[in-house]
Amino acid sequence: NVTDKDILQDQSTVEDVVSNGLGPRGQRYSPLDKINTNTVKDMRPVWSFSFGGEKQRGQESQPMVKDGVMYVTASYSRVFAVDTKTGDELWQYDARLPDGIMPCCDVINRGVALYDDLVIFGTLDAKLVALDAKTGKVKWKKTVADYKEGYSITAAPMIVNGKVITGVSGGEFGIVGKAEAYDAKTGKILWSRPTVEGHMGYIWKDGKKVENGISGGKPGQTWPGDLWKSGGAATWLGGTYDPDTNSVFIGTGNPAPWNSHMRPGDNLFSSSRLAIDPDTGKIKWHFQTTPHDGWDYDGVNELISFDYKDGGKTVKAAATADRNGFMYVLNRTNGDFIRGFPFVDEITWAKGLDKNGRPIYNEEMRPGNPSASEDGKKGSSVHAVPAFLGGKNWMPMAFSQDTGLFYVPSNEWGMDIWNEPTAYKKGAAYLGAGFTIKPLTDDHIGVLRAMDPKTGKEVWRYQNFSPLWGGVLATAGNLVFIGTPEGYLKGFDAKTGEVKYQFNTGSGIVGSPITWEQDGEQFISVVSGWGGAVPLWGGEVAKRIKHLNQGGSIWTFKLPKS
Ligand SMILES: O=C(O)c1cc(C(=O)O)c2c(n1)C(=O)C(=O)c1cc(C(=O)O)[nH]c1-2
Ligand SMILES: [Ca+2]
Repeated sequence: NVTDKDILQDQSTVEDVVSNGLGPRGQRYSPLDKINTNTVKDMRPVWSFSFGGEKQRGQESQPMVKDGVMYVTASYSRVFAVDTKTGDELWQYDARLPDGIMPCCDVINRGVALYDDLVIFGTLDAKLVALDAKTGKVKWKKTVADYKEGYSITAAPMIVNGKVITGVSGGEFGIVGKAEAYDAKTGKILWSRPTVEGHMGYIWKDGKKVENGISGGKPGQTWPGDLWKSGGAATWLGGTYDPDTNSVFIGTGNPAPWNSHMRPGDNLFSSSRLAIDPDTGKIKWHFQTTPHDGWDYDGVNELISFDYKDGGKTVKAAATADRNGFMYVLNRTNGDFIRGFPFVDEITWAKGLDKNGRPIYNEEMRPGNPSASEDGKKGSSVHAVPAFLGGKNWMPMAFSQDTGLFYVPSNEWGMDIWNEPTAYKKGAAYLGAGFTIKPLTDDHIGVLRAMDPKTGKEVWRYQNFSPLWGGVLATAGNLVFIGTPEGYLKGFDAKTGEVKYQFNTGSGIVGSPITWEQDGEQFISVVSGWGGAVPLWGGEVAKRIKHLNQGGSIWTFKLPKS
């Protein structure tokens, strides 16, 4: 059974992985070092497990491991329990999804949460489902939001002090983003916090729903007219938790619609990081990376807590690498901007950041207003960099406690983007924009970067032909692992970037690797199965990599017994 303490200590208790991010802060760093720069060359796969069937779509899951069982999600809201030693299936759960689900970006899922004897995950029809960890039978099920309005859940839920906290997807359909907390054991709702200014939050006291303050104070401050009522800001990547400040950090996606001329103002709390009190759902502070977003630069990217020394003083910081191409280091106690810097080679939509971390816009890079065009149907097109799929998208970076560096999976691409008129209609796409993503070079799009959060300097890079779309793992073995769409699990020297290992898993990797120890041996697992947003939305990039094959399997590796 998984306890709150297990989750809080997940990073140091190497025999299991019971949180998404290998620890609540999401550092994706393991103190294990048996697999290291000297030994990794001998690492071998020990088993592979197929998710089977016709459902081979994008596999973005991070597996969890507890007491010799691996819990992993697969496309179409499926969960598998697998024996960590043999790869034998123990049980499988298939959510019966209705025909009308509307995920924007493939039928993916990013993983489960574990609590007590439960395996909890979110579905593409926007439900939370808790399964019995032993049998896979449903223990409780809750509807978080109405999928017919365009809501879905793709993120892994998180557990904080017995509560399961989830976000929602649907920013491309004009939903209203929110974070919600449920009692992990019973599924009873505890609080609901909308992430668009003007919407009421709620808390449930003794089963009674009580108003808990309007997000942002009141409607209409940073949105014109009624646009806040369908304002997007989906919390589609879930969050991280920092026990030091008792804050849940959740990012929010694009404001809806994409056509920014329809919504003059900053459009809070879209494209922001929010620090939320896990006990009440109150927003303690917010930091908006792209105010008045006009490029779909969703700011959902994970905010990772870390400490560093500045002239003998410990700084309680947190870092995030945004879809908009800038990386930010914030003071995690209050959200103050410490520093920011580009982590991609080219950014055209902004000239830089001001002293508060607000972008200095290149106004000619904002796609034009269709109302100002001759026929009112299409605004002027611009070539903006990064593309809307981001300098970095959902795929989580890692922080090494040994090197003090962040390992950022990033992509170099641009887009032609223009605006079109649109109006909100329940359950229909609400973009008001057209776009084509284009590569910037012939030989690479993906770049894994080692970034120094104190200086903003890139320490090393690895360039990949295809866009990188999977998460990163850093270990005390001086190794950094990432999977590629070409199918490789690759291991790098954390200090130099030298490739130390590679193995082709047979389909593109868009999942996040984990490591754990069992009977004194170190294991590494990663899910393989190409998909996600790139083949669907990638324009000319999608064409360039259309030869990549789909799949759906887990691969597990270890060193030979000497
Ligand atoms: O605004 C949203 O609600 C929303 C949700 C999701 C999602 O749930 O995966 C993505 C996006 N936006 C998005 O903009 C995006 O680029 C994206 C990529 C992916 C993916 O898993 O490959 N999901 C999403
Ligand atoms: Ca989005």
